[in-house]
Amino acid sequence: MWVLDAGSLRFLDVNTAAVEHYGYSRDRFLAMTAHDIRPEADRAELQIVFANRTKPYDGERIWRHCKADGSVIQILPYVRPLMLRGRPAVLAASIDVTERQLAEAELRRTRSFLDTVIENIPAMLYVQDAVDHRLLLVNRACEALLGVPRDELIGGPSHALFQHTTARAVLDQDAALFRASGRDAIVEERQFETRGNGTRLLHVKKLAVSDEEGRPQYLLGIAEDVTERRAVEARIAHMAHHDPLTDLPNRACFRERLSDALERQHRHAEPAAVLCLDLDGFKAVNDTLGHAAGDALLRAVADRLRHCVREEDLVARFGGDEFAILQASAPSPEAAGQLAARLVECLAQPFSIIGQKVVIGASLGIAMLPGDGTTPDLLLNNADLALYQAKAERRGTFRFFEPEMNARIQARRTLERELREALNTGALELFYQPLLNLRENRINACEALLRWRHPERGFVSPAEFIPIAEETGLIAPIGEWVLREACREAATWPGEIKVAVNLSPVQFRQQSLVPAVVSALANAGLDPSRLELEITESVLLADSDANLAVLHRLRNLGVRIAMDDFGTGYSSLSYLRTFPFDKIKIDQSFVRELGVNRHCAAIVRAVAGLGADLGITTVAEGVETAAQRDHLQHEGCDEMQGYLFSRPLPVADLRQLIAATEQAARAA
Ligand SMILES: Nc1nc2c(ncn2[C@@H]2O[C@@H]3COP(=O)(O)O[C@H]4[C@@H](O)[C@H](n5cnc6c(=O)[nH]c(N)nc65)O[C@@H]4COP(=O)(O)O[C@H]3[C@H]2O)c(=O)[nH]1
Repeated sequence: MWVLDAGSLRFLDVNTAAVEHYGYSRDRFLAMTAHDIRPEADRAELQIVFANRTKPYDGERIWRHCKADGSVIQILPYVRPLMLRGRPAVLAASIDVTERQLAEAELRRTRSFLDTVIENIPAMLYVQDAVDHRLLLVNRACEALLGVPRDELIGGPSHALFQHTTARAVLDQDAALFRASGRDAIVEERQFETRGNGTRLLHVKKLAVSDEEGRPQYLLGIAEDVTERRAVEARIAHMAHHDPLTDLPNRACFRERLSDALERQHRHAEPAAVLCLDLDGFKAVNDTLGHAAGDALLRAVADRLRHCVREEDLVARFGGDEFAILQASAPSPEAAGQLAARLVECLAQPFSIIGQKVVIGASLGIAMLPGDGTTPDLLLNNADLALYQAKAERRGTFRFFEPEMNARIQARRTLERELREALNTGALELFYQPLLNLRENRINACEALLRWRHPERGFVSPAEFIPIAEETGLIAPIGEWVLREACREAATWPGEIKVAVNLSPVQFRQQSLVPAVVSALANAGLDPSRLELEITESVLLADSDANLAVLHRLRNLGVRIAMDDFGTGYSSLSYLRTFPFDKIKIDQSFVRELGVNRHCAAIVRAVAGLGADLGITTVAEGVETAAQRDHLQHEGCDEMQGYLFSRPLPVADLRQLIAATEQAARAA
């Protein structure tokens, strides 16, 4: 406390408390004015305040004072005018409020920090009164999401934001929260009609806040807009269970539904069927028309399948051209068979794909619940085995699973795997069987015959493994290998000896056949006229127009085309009109019966005559006896092939035989 001269503001007197608090000695005080204890910047203002002040001045504002040690304190002054020794003076009492000011500033900072946090929290945060449900606080996210300004929200009951029935439910829920106060928070997801953002899905967490006596005070809510997140999650879940190309359920989804069906079957004895379906001829569409067409075809197949089944059934795509159907209610195998027949029929109808007419087919395997398996995997496996069987027998058909299929098909699958390995490990070999010119006793050609040296079973007959290679598509790489190898070997033989190579009808479906022949000849440096390609009439039976075109392209290369197994088919003769064959190979079944069955002798005579008239070389296959040879020679057959002259031989033995035969022919 001090007394100042009202004019000069000089200290006229100070009390001990002021001396102690400020650190100036009494004398120092009395040598100073009120300006001197203020920071420079505040002095002008002091002048103005005092110049105008006549009334008492009670703590209207806070001033800064400097202590003797240089520190600045904040004070609240109480000022009274008085007369001292006849001069106007002021009595001033100052209260140091520095600490309080600091505390308040801290409080303000904390509050502003919290406000900033609440405002910027990326979730809706609101507080409502526990009793009348009026909103007391909402943050910016609330305003933005609800599309309602804060002024409209504050003071209004929170449930008014919901539609009537929802509002009732929300009120009941809040009441329940307060009854259970302090123990549980409510967490829920609720759809909310907003004014500005349409329907949103909110994830809400509500907490009850009570006073010290446990009386409900506030309800604190934090809500998050999970609309997009849930939509993305739903999309991901859909993708995890569906095939992206056809949008059909995928294998994982099918297995789950099959599991449910097994469960239902177990509880209520509801029979069902699993049908595995493979498309026939899909690969050819992909190879010839391209992948876009393949994709379009798969989508069209999916649509047809959807239309063929009932609503409670499930159609799935497992990948590639593999589909599966869960027939939810198949009261008997007949019902499953009827569905399978319907599916085969439906997929056999032509498709129109990128402006082209496309014909494919389908094969199916069926497993019944629960007889054919009590787990999804077993059922699928068994339906697959039945499918495998259906495809092996005849495409465009269906088969029911039978327990014996297991062993049979497993053995076949093992063979398939081993054949694949054989191709890669060099376990395939070519033997050659000579075709002897009956007039000159010289070797005209040698037929390349595949041999598989199996590590456990010894030689496996081509009659056993060629059909497997054809079914699995392995015939393509095997066939190309045979062509390369045979041409390479033939190039080492004396110039006039030809090599004959068997072609499977399946190779004709591959675009690569003609280029493979061209490259085999080029690599070996073999003249095309030294290569004979043997085909059976099945090549002309299936897809004859396309295959005929390939045959013509091959013949135009200069390669010779021979018809194998002549006489065993339905219309061998008519094929001679269809294509200008260079050679006819009379099937060994006719040769075997020469001298026994006069019909066979007549047929051999007719074919030999026909060949001579048409300028086509004739060969008799399977000649085992001298009598057969003589007979054939007599009938005018050009060549013979058979054990009588030579069995199929490994390369080295064949080379020796060629050398010996050439020598003998020259000597004769
Ligand atoms: N009983 C008897 N049989 C004789 C006689 N002379 C030859 N054979 C056999 O008759 C078959 C003639 O071949 P194919 O009719 O073209 O019939 C061939 C051919 O269709 C197929 N094949 C063999 N190699 C290939 C190949 O590289 N590619 C294709 N696509 N098929 C092949 O496998 C079939 C069977 O071949 P292989 O078991 O080598 O059987 C050969 C041969 O060993 C004989 O005097 N008596």
